[in-house]
Amino acid sequence: MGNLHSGVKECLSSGLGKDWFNPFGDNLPVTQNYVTPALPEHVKIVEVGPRDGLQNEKEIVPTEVKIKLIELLSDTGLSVVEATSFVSPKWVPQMADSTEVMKGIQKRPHVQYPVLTPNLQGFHAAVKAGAKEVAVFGAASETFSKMNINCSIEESMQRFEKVISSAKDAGIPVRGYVSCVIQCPYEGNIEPTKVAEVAKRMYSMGCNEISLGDTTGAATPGSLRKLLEVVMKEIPKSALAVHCHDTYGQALANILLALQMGICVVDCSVAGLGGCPYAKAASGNVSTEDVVYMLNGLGIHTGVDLCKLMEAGHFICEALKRTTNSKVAEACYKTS
Ligand SMILES: CC(C)(COP(=O)([O-])OP(=O)([O-])OC[C@H]1O[C@@H](n2cnc3c(N)ncnc32)[C@H](O)[C@@H]1OP(=O)([O-])[O-])[C@@H](O)C(=O)NCCC(=O)NCCSC(=O)C[C@@](C)(O)CC(=O)[O-]
Repeated sequence: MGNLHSGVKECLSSGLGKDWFNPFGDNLPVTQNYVTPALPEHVKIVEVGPRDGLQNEKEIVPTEVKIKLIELLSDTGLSVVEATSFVSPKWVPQMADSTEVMKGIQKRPHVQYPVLTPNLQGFHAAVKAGAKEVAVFGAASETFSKMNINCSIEESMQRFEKVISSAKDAGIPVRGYVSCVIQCPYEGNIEPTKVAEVAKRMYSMGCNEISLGDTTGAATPGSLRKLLEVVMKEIPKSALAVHCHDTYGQALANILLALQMGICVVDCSVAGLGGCPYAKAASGNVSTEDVVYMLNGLGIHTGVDLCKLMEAGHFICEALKRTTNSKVAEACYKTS
């Protein structure tokens, strides 16, 4: 594992730049820690790297590497680490070891480990493996729904209803993802009203949080604002999360916009790993390191130790023989 020298560590943990770390030198101090009034004081980061980040990997990642990654992430101060998905191994072979992963991790008491469950079969397997939180995943595009989960939007809602009802009986909270909130890889642009309709339905069914997935990463702060204005008429902002892929380099700008509009739950993936197997041209999620660095700079609390996070990112990049997609990690490892 590569080493960050102690100066970098100190500076990243506090979020307050040392002089040498400030890319603008002495002329622009970054030591002033202020909170812009419109921004939240605390942001919950939902780390999706072990699931969204790894599901698209061609080579099967060994189960022990997945477990180690989840454990490293659990020790960074993150409160949510999405661990795996209970989906068909024929559809997503990389997630075939979901039971072993769930059973293998040394769970930390302060961390939640939600898993994806597209149907009752997945839900029951997840509960058996020890899952205490699950997520259902739908889409605002008919074609994507068919490609991703092999059913129409309407059929998916019927499946989710069953999962949510069983989860309620078991006292298990359910998150709801809506994919293609801006653009579908097959249908093109998606109307915000369609997204709001699907999101509202999932929220009304009992999902406690709705994560809006910019699956292709095509959103800009302009299009995201329009979307959020429509969706927020149907769902309280406190129940919304943003899930930004970074295909067009817009993710951080989009997240900042979402925070300014009152959202305080952000999904991201360590080292910017990932992508969806059914959105081929899309790149990974925004990297957790870059999001935490930005939030540190804004004086927004996340509870995440950026150095430990970068070490987790370094671990998985080495395991995958891959360079990081995190600009922050790249800069820090270059300068250390
Ligand atoms: C939904 C299904 C299962 C329907 O798949 P299906 O083939 O329509 O299901 P089925 O009910 O007809 O069953 C067919 C076979 O699948 C099995 N099966 C059925 N269900 C399960 C299950 N839960 N776990 C394990 N096996 C399952 C079942 O046992 C049977 O096995 P067989 O008898 O042929 O041997 C399938 O389409 C699937 O697994 N899709 C997963 C797709 C996926 O994981 N996509 C990536 C995650 S979504 C995402 O990344 C987007 C997100 C969330 O990040 C947000 C964003 O960025 O947009």
